[in-house]
Amino acid sequence: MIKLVLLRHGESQWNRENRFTGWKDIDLTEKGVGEARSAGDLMQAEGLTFDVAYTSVLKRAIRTLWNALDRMDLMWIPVNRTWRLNERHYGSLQGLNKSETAELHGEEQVLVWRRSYDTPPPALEKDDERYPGNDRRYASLDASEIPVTECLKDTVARFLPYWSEEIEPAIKAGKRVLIVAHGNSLRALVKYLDNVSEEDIVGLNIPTGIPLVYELDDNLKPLRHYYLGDQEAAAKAAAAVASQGCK
Ligand SMILES: Cc1ccc(S(=O)(=O)Nc2cc3c(c(O)c2O)C(=O)c2ccccc2C3=O)cc1
Repeated sequence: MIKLVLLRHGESQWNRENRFTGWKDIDLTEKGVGEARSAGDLMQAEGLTFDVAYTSVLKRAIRTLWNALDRMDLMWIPVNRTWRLNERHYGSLQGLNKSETAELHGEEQVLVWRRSYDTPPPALEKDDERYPGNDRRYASLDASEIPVTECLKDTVARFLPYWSEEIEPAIKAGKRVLIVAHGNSLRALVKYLDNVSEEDIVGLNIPTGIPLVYELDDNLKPLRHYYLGDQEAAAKAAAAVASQGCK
């Protein structure tokens, strides 16, 4: 049996302000750093260890990984950073809070987006300072790969090639893998692993800072999955995230 561990980054400053973050490189709050350290302690207590880690190119996920690995004395293992594990891009909603979003687009439209798998928010103009095309960390991407907005379907589509070409082969080669990423990029993986429907995946919320362990067979088919630590806390955290949405 193979164990794959997923971890959603701890609270960020814009999570606390309830803003759409997307590809904006916002850092963790002190609380978020604490969540990352606690996650490391939980994985250590569970007797987990890793040969390689995967994360995004956004510091809230990278710093979560650093803190968790530090608590396990594993800061020395190889880390692969990829834009394909970035959070979903929220287009022109990036930076808006809940009231600004409703004011600009109306509650009806918010409800449509909230429930939709394939309806993207309004796109950024390429001269918008939020357009990622001018950021050095995306210099190796084709222009066509740089998002101006994403629906969840887009996020799934740009993550899965990395899973198939990089992560899956590492697991099949016997590497013990930790993935630290974002609400929607982890949704993309969970959707694939558990064959979750498009209707159901928009309602699935992964809590921050609580390790999610997948037990897989040799064909990487899930046998079961569970959160580490206090099950009640995990259920409460998942419900709390559900009310905030994945950002
Ligand atoms: C910043 C913010 C705006 C709206 C809310 S909400 O209370 O209305 N809940 C909410 C809202 C959304 C979403 C959500 O999950 C949610 O709980 C979305 O997933 C979403 C995806 C793409 C575009 C827009 C949305 C979206 O507005 C929470 C936080």
